[in-house]
Amino acid sequence: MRTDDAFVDKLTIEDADARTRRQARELVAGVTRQRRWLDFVLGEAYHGDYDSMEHRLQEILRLGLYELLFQSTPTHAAVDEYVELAKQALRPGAGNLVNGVLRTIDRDREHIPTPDTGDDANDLALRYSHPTWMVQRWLDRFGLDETTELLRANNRRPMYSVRINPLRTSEADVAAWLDEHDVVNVDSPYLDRYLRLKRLQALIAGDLLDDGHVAVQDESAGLVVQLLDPQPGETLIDGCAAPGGKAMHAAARMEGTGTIYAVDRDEQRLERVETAAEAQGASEMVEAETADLRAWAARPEPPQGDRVLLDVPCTGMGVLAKRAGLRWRRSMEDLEEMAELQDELLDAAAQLVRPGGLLVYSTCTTEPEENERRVEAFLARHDGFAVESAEGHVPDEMVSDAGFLATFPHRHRMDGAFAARLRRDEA
Ligand SMILES: C[S@@+](CC[C@H](N)C(=O)[O-])C[C@H]1O[C@@H](n2cnc3c(N)ncnc32)[C@H](O)[C@@H]1O
Repeated sequence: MRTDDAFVDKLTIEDADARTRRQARELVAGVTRQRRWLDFVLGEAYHGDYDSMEHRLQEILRLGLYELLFQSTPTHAAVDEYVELAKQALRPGAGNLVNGVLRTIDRDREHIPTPDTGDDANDLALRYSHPTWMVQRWLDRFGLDETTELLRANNRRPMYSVRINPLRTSEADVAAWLDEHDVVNVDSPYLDRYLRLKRLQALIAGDLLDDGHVAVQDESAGLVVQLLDPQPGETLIDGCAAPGGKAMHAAARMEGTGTIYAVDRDEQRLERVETAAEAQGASEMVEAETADLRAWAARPEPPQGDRVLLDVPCTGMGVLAKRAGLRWRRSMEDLEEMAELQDELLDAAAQLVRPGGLLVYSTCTTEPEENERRVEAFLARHDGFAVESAEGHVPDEMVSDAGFLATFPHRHRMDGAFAARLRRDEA
């Protein structure tokens, strides 16, 4: 059993019904997220050297323990299932070992040991299943209580939000459809025409997504577009556009009029922008261009946008709840590497803003090196731009002291994201 994001996304079980597939996906995502905590508990319960245990046996133990600790699976069902799996996939002795370890933990589940390594960051990282370096950064920045809340938020099963697309349907029609199909939902407290849902299955089965009536989009992404505030008839340049979530939202806010240049260097991902534009009734507005933005902006006389959106590649440290395996793939070095590309993309985007126009720089990370530091460095290189506050565009509680949009999973129950409004001088 592989527990990485690509596998979670692609998981399909032939002949399994949708419910079984969903449960399997949730199980794999949960085990991936909780891996470090599960390994700690298993390591404490196992009498041998857990770290040198064969990989497949570790995976079976993790799955069984996850079901015991995080799902309401009755003990006998969870244990029997994984004992059987170990016997069939490995050998009879492996089944006995799984039985012994899982039952030992279950018998004493009120007294599962607390990590006590003498290092606060490491203890928290073990308990809430994150890399220690990440936790250390957040401890230094937020303190113990807030860091604990953030870690918990990163481990929650993500909620979904969808944007109702006014180019295709109305809020009343979507509400009536959801009512008719018993889909539990609540309005977003932060954005118009946004709904929060626990599951998307009904919308997928009912073709609401494929037909472009609604689009899945985290509220933090919706707030970035609200901050961009594109107007009907304008020219918008989206410099890192694929797969097009924000561009499509912008198209809806532009009421289907104006031009959106959707640039991305990844041809396949850019095709998804075209498909989305077709489905969502925005294809007339969208000019999709496969290109590296740095080269695209360096051409003689590139287009000039009233607004330019630069939603850069980043470490994704604001979306750890949704991307279960990401925390294990990131390192401190990524922050530096990303910063270099982010600066180059910002310089390119600056070439594309008309005098008096607006550049919005956005990320889905909570980390200052990719956010505030990049804006500060940009302003030091470009004295023709100034920060315009996010106040009045997004809820006050999400506006940082420096006037940026900054959302956090534990504070706002949405992805962590950042965005800055940078106004180019008129002259
Ligand atoms: C965070 S994603 C953009 C998400 C998109 N704005 C949306 O809302 O759906 C970043 C995108 O930047 C693109 N990208 C990375 N380097 C680029 C470059 N040098 N020029 C253009 N696009 C680039 C990636 O292919 C990726 O699709």
